[in-house]
Amino acid sequence: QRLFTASRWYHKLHNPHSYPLPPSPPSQFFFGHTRVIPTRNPEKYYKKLSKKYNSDVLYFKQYRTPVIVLNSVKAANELLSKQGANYSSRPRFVLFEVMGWGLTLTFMPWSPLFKTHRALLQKSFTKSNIIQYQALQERSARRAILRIINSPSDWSSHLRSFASTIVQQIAFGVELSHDEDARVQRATSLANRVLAEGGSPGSTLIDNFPFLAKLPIWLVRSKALEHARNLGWIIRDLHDIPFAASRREFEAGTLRDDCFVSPLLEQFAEEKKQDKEGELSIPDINGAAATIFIAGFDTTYTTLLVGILAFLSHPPVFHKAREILERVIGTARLPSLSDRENPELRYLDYIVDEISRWRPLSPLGVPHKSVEDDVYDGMFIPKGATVYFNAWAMSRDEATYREPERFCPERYLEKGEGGWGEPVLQAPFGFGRRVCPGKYLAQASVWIALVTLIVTVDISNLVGGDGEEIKPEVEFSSGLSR
Ligand code: HEM
Repeated sequence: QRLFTASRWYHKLHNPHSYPLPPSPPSQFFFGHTRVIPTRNPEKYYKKLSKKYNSDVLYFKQYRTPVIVLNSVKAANELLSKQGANYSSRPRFVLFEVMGWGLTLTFMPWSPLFKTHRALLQKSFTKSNIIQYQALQERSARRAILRIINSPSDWSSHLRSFASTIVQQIAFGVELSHDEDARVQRATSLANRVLAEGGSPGSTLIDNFPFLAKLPIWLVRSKALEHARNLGWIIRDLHDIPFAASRREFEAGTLRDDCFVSPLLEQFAEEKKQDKEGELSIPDINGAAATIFIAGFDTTYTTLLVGILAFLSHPPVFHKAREILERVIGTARLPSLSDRENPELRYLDYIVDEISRWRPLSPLGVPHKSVEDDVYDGMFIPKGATVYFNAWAMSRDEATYREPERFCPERYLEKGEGGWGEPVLQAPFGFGRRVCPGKYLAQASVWIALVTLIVTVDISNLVGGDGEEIKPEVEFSSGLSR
């Protein structure tokens, strides 16, 4: 308690106008709030506390690091979007470094290298640039659904391979050999364990005391570190196997020139020929392509799983979607991504939006970091704070979303059209200069996969021997993504 008080005094000295810190619960000596914040579903705890203190901004201390949690869209927009220059860095993610992530945009602090990687990814996935991938998305969706029809019990692995094929092709542009493909498939099937079971990113003991990452497990006794060391091979395989194949095909002159790495390898080779040091090294190109692959496949796949769960728990939504599709498109052909432009099919887009609101994949997002001291709404936000946005609290804001637990795509329809006129929630894709660059691609993939499923297969719970439906038991993990 005394140390915590001392830290408040420290902030007071650095806080010329003596603004108070945002409200926070009592903390402990040395640990700060580390042992106060639950490791499972901290987003729910933050939401409750936000209500208790009647403040959408909360303050915590994780060991020595100040932590700010933004619980409303308004606060996240005011800070992360409008003050983007101050809130676009990232804390250090030591555990992810242990796993061997390469030069990955998602975890890069604000720097010239970040700007280069961000510009590269942002321009690759604009609304207009992703049109070129529509044929790949449609083909992959139809192939996945055919596989589901042929082996329905493996439906989830077919959806996973749908999601991974798209981003693997876009990033690396290669068909892998049988052996390489088997290794990548194995890594993708286990990747969720790495992404979902690591706890809130940047918040573990190891993230707060990086030197511990170098010590033996028997000394540190950290499950998170053990997990990062044991499962790091998954991340490394996802980086290295497809990139090695791209380079091999590039050397042989057979690499497709419409994939992400092709122009970059071309530029690198050109600069090397001229003995020039270019902007991007080989590890940069490898890291950027792997970022697309890894950030893209698990998120898209998990969104599809949540969509299936929503259909199982809200069957009228599934039936309404099929009825609309049959009325608007008919049954003589399969839907295509150009149908998305038809305003009569807006309900299908709202299903995709509602999936992200109903179960935000990263309930606390990927944390940002403040670069300078700031003041918001009369509260002091210290420099160097880890800033989480609580997408889960935003999705459950009852002033904005009526019956938030209900999966209800109609909520976004205008009131005049029989809807509730509620706004689509942007938070599941983040804020400001770190907002997800893959959002449009992901939504298009989810749309085509679900719409193709809706018109071709029935989705319902298994029926037990007693004639009753067996409801699936669903549990979400607490990590970078679910
Ligand atoms: C439904 C699927 C997806 C969801 C819910 C999602 C969500 C997110 C979130 C919450 C962030 C952090 C934003 C922030 O810090 O403010 C993020 C960042 C990112 N996403 Fe996505 N994402 C999805 C799909 C994709 C896809 C398909 C790609 C690749 C094409 C992608 C690439 C990235 C990258 C590279 C970043 C890091 C951006 C940065 O740090 O500057 N994401 N995503």
